[in-house]
Amino acid sequence: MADVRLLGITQRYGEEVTLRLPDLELDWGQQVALLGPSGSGKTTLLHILAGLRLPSQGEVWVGGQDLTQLSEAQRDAYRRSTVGYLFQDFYLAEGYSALENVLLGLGVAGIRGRAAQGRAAEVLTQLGLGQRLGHAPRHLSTGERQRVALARAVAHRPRLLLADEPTAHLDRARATTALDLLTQTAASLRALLVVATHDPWVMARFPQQIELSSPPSAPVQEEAR
Ligand SMILES: Nc1ncnc2c1ncn2[C@@H]1O[C@H](COP(=O)(O)OP(=O)(O)OP(=O)(O)O)[C@@H](O)[C@H]1O
Repeated sequence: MADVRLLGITQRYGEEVTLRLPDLELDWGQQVALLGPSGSGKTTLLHILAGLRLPSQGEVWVGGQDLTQLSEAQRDAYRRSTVGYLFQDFYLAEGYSALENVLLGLGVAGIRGRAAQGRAAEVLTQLGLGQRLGHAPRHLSTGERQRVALARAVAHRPRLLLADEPTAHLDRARATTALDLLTQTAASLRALLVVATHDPWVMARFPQQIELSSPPSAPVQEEAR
């Protein structure tokens, strides 16, 4: 049986939006692009896989447990131990250095003290930021900030690595580097990597793709008289 399965998922947002997501079967170690136009539900699907959101209906099986049947505390524990999430806007803590940002992430996963210090410095160094450990995010380039966010997402060695539009803020050269880092890091962790994108160029780099259909049409606005 597949390591990760989505079955019969729908997500309602208020009265207006009902998303029906395709059934999926994925395994640890797979790398897939998640495609679809704006509003088709890519971020929603990533949030459901991450345990950040419960679907309105359906089952979300990850490694033998159905996330929809877990308590909130159990889902928190799942997220901390199993999930690495690379947000589109990075969400780095501004008052903290690159190293401290990664330490904060490790702390959430329950890894603290000397072990955490060593792990954080090691991952940042592997990602080419060995000379930037003490820098605050505002003193880093966009590509460097993204690498700090990636280090924070992977330092606790998650099995499930989710990235939302990871190249949105980068030019082609930096986007190439970012995707290389993401895919190599996922491979070294034997993690399932799911990358949401609407960029055909990113999509073309992944042999496996999941395509979401167009979003429900927007309600027709009545013309003002
Ligand atoms: N918190 C929310 N409240 C109401 N509607 C929401 C909410 N989050 C998402 N939606 C709606 O659900 C649909 C899917 O949104 P989602 O962000 O998952 O799509 P997406 O494919 O990631 O879009 P994009 O490529 O623009 O980021 C959209 O119609 C969106 O407006």
